[in-house]
Amino acid sequence: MHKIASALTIAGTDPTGGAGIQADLKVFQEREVYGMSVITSVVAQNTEGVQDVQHLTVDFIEKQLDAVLTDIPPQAIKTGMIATVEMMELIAKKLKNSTIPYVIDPVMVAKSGHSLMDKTSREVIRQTLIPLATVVTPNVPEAEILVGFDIQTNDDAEKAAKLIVDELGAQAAIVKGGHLTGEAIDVLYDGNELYYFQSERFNTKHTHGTGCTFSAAITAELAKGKSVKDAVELGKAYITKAIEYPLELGKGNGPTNHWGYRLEGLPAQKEIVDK
Ligand SMILES: Nc1ncnc2c1ncn2[C@@H]1O[C@H](COP(=O)(O)OP(=O)(O)O)[C@@H](O)[C@H]1O
Ligand SMILES: Cc1ncc(COP(=O)(O)OP(=O)(O)O)c(N)n1
Repeated sequence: MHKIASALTIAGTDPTGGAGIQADLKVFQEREVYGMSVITSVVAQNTEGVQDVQHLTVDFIEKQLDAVLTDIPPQAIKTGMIATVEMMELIAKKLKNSTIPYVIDPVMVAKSGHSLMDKTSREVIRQTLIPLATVVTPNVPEAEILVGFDIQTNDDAEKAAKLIVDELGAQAAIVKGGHLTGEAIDVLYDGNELYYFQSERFNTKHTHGTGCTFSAAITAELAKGKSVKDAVELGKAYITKAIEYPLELGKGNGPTNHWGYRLEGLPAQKEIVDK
């Protein structure tokens, strides 16, 4: 029998496949975990932006969650677009006593500028979901909303990551540097140590879904039993290659390339090959 770890994404959709549930499932498949999904909102969007959003009812989201959790319990869970307070409260209720590693990508605004989380929910996520997180993966604008101060330097990112852990109660936080300038540096704090994950910044407009791809890759590695630090290291390698080798799809900001890493491998795979 073939044994495989499973991972669950709870998020919104992207019919062009670059972000949200569709991107997450592609990552899970690529990283060899069995992917499952619970849809929160159906989003009409493409590489040019978000055209419209329809939220599913909390009752129906609960039915989807129960269908998965009572049948195939995942080894890791991630949440992406959780737009309303009621959705957050439901997920908090379901995950409150869980020991399953839980990654929060606190999706608030798409790069096109369209809001994917209502204003009240931005406050409520701090109290309901963040304290349950194994790791939170905000970009700079999201981290600024969570911590309440501007982030312009790596020192600011360190302070933000520490505050999300020490004061908001997450086990770990990684503040992503995609929205800053210079090298693409992400700062992880795991409650004990600070770690920097650094790559060249590629001059490309094809960055739609980078946050979804990165957090899904971290989730996949946690599902396989990796530590947060190792999962982030592999996730960073995966997203870096996904940006470095763009697919050039769409009229706007195109999606990431889920086969990019196959061209050079990820760190752990390189080690295996070297041996
Ligand atoms: N142009 C780029 N070149 C290299 N890495 C990038 C680039 N843009 C974003 N990244 C990386 O992609 C990941 C996602 O970051 P970011 O784009 O900030 O997230 P989000 O999609 O949530 O805004 C991070 O690891 C970040 O450092
Ligand atoms: C359904 C859905 N979820 C999340 C996002 C935002 O994705 P992200 O990875 O932050 O990338 P951008 O879309 O902001 O480029 C989304 N667009 N849709």
